[in-house]
Amino acid sequence: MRYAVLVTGPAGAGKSTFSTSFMTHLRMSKRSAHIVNLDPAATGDAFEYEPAIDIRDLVSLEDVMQEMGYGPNGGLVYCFEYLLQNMDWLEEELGGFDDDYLIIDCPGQIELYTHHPFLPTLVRNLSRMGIRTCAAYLLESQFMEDRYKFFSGVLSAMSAMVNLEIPWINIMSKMDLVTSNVDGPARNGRRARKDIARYLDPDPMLLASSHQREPAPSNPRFHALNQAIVQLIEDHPLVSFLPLDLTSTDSLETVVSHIDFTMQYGEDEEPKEPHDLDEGDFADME
Ligand SMILES: Nc1nc2c(ncn2[C@@H]2O[C@H](COP(=O)(O)OP(=O)(O)OP(=O)(O)O)[C@@H](O)[C@H]2O)c(=O)[nH]1
Ligand SMILES: [Mg+2]
Repeated sequence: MRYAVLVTGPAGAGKSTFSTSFMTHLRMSKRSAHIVNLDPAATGDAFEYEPAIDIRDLVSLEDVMQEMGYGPNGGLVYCFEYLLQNMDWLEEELGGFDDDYLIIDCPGQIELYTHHPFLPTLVRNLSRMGIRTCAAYLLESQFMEDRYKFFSGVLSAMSAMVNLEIPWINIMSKMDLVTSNVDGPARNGRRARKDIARYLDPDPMLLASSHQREPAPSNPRFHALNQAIVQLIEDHPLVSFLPLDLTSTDSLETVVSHIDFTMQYGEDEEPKEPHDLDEGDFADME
């Protein structure tokens, strides 16, 4: 069985850093893992490890900009279109990996997650190849410093989720940067922790409430929009975040085991039919 984790999320969310730590962690647990770089704009020294598969071997943003005269955004769109037309290249590259765990480091262009056909097509191809796939969507902890920014992050995570019909987990990255200044002054550590919980499991009332320092936005249409978003999140609580603090092995381990669980990793290894079990087997169990 082959597995792939799409590491997704907006620009600078920590996708490449997490991919590297994730791979190191799996290798230390004696699991074979590889990084696939799907970011055509990644710069040469972006990776601590050489990616096993690298889209830049097929097409790189730098070349596209130089040779085709595109700007950075048009250039990226061109790169994704090019990969879509050359999926056989990716299939061939992936063909070499058996029984492996692939960590696919995706680019940070938000358009890619909201309306471009690139990721849905990639996911279809992976599943056709029999690769079990899930996605991790990273949002960085700085989003928690501003309620409005945070909910725009929640909405983009939701929009990305409904676009990709695969198991999915959301991660609040860079938790090491979280001090007590989560949207508003914390009077003490307890208050801060309680506030963080309201973000990890988004409490729509954060948007509706006006207990904050800043004056409530005066535009009534803004208020109505917020009410609608509050209702949407209350009715469809699709998004909650697992905190990720890369300075803590425990935290990384927890995230990895959630990903394993989401993908049902290992479920197919040495399957045991119920009729194979007899009392001797139970005696061996711990
Ligand atoms: N404090 C802290 N900084 C981090 C962490 N993860 C990443 N960073 C920093 O955040 C910046 C972006 O990290 P990347 O891993 O390149 O993020 P990315 O999502 O791959 O970025 P793009 O590929 O450009 O979208 C870098 O300066 C990292 O050093 C983290 O867990 N804690
Ligand atoms: Mg990156």
